[in-house]
Amino acid sequence: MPVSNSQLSQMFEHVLTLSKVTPNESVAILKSHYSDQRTVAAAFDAAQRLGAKVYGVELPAFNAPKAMGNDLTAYCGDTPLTGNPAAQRALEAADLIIDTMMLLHSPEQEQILKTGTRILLAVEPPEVLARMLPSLEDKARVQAAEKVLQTAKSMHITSAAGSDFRMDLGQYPTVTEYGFADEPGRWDHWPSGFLFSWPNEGSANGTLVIDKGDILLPFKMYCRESITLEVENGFITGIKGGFEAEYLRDYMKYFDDPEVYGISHVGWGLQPRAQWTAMGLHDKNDGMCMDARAFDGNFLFSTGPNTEVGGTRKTPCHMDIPLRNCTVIVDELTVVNEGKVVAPTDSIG
Ligand SMILES: O=c1ccc(O)c[nH]1
Ligand SMILES: [Fe+2]
Repeated sequence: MPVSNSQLSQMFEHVLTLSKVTPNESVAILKSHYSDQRTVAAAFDAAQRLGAKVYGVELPAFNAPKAMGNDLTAYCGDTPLTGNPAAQRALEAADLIIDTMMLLHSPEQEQILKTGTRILLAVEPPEVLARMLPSLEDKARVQAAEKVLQTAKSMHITSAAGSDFRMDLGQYPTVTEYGFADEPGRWDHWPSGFLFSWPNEGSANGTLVIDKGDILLPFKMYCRESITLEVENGFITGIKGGFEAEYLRDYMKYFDDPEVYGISHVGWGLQPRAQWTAMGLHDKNDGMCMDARAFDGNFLFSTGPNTEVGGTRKTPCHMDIPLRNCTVIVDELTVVNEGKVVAPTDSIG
């Protein structure tokens, strides 16, 4: 359903208030020609209403020769900010950056966060922003789960479809996403509501079955047949199945980079207002489909880059693959049982 400009601006005021924007702070609106101009206008309006010093940083779009499609997560690493130190300094001067252009999975984002500047990504369509308007309850649920994941030493995923996938944890931090950037140096994404970490290098092993109905991003594809992934020492070594398996193999091979097969962030969804079905109601270019990454009880794994947490894999190909009906066991605790969040109690939506 369409969202009015006035509602969009009010929602930004709510999210910037949760992000602790105060009158003596500066807010930079990062944009490019492909930003949703209504989102840009609402962000400017709301930040001014909160009394902040607001400014815009506009960057010309960057098109990588090998990039395919318009999904902003399809090609990671190089962005319109890459190689533009003056623009980066202008952004580091802000207390909060509202990113309507997508810096995620870039080294520059990490450099900016290290200066204490916080970043809020907002690139989804207004209707999706409205349905998953963040709340302090979202933060509480995600932080309850964070307490479990941040000290975990292992994760084990099983499913009736045949997944049996294990990894060691602890080498990398836990990243939470609850929809607002309220701490210095924090990155967050409105909309969201999930958490993840990365397997210790070389420790992810086993089988992951992408079952019928599971989702392949950025393809925005619901699988009609299952795909079986064999994972050895942190890398996918086999992709078996029917048409979707062939499509996935062909797409990843196109990048001609062995690092695309590395396992990237792994975690689970905690957003009850995100829906598995939502992707089917949107065009592929509407946004990046955060419903798929955040729906309650998914097991979300991904492939490719790990620069976000200081890793060395800056490969551009990033697949986000949320699975339904999995059981996720962190150390000895079952946090998701056959697709249903069961622990910790205060993470249940
Ligand atoms: O919010 C996001 C979006 C994409 C991604 O890869 C991670 N988190
Ligand atoms: Fe991802």
